[in-house]
Amino acid sequence: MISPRAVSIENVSHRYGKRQALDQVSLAIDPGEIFVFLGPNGGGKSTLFRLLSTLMSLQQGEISILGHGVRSHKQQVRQQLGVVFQMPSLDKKLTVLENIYQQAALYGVTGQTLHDRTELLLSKLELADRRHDIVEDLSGGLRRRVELAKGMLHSPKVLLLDEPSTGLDPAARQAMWRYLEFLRSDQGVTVVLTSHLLEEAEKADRIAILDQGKLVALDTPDALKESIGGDTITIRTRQPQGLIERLQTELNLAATEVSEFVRLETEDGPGTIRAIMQVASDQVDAITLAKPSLEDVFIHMTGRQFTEEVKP
Ligand SMILES: Nc1ncnc2c1ncn2[C@@H]1O[C@H](COP(=O)(O)OP(=O)(O)OP(=O)(O)O)[C@@H](O)[C@H]1O
Repeated sequence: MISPRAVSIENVSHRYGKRQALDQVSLAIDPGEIFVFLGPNGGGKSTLFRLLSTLMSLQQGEISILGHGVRSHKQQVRQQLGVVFQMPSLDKKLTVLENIYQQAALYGVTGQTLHDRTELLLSKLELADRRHDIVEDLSGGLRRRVELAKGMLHSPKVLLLDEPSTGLDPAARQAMWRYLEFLRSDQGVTVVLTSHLLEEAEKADRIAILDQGKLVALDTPDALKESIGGDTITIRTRQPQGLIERLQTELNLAATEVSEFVRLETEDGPGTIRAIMQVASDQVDAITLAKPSLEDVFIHMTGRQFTEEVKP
């Protein structure tokens, strides 16, 4: 028997009134992958997250988690899923352990199983000596770890995390990623997270880029960067459109304006820079050469910078 995909999303669309938040999104995630939904604000990540976590009903399309459809088998789906929402779900007046026990009661985890899982989670998340601390006395990073412990308590096969790095300092972020990698390698957990941080997406096995509700790219970070190939040249100039026309007519180079910079992709970065400087040095204030980044992938796919506001 072929084992089911961890997550399967088929032709999912979602509207809030007239606003199309997701538009015909289809993709599948394999068991044991660390998968990031990357996108700028408003891209549709949270909407997809709410649909995956069964918090919101599907309007159009199908989603299944380990072979269970979210429409028809909501309970089975919820048993397979651990969910860590952006909004804190902890009771701040209770201790770490009391918060974990609340979750245990919700999922019916008791006795020796509860004891063993709690100890493993506290130790792996480096919370063992914090178990009796009141949550409101903990730092943001420690609280997020308690959220993770709650989400993993019923040993879900798929862990969903909505923007888990928000508000964490770099050390706390690294600790969280160590734990996610442990979950994947030690327990085969599929980890699916949303992020608007390009550097975070670099750590994923695969990335889906969502922009204005559409899936614009889907692959490993390296393959995405290689797909646009060669080098990226960025030019600071006072006359972007004038320079773009000149590069086209004199060098047959196709450049675009992105956030007041002129940008182009080329196979031969140093050679292209020499050619540009020979014909248009008077219009160039600064010129830089770089290997493509995920930001370049986004620009390549959408014509906009990752951080640029989308006009409604
Ligand atoms: N409850 C809602 N009612 C109306 N429009 C909504 C609602 N939630 C989201 N939207 C709109 O749907 C689109 C997708 O939003 P969504 O929150 O899914 O994006 P996102 O990628 O998660 O962005 P962010 O990082 O800002 O949360 C946006 O245009 C947003 O304004």
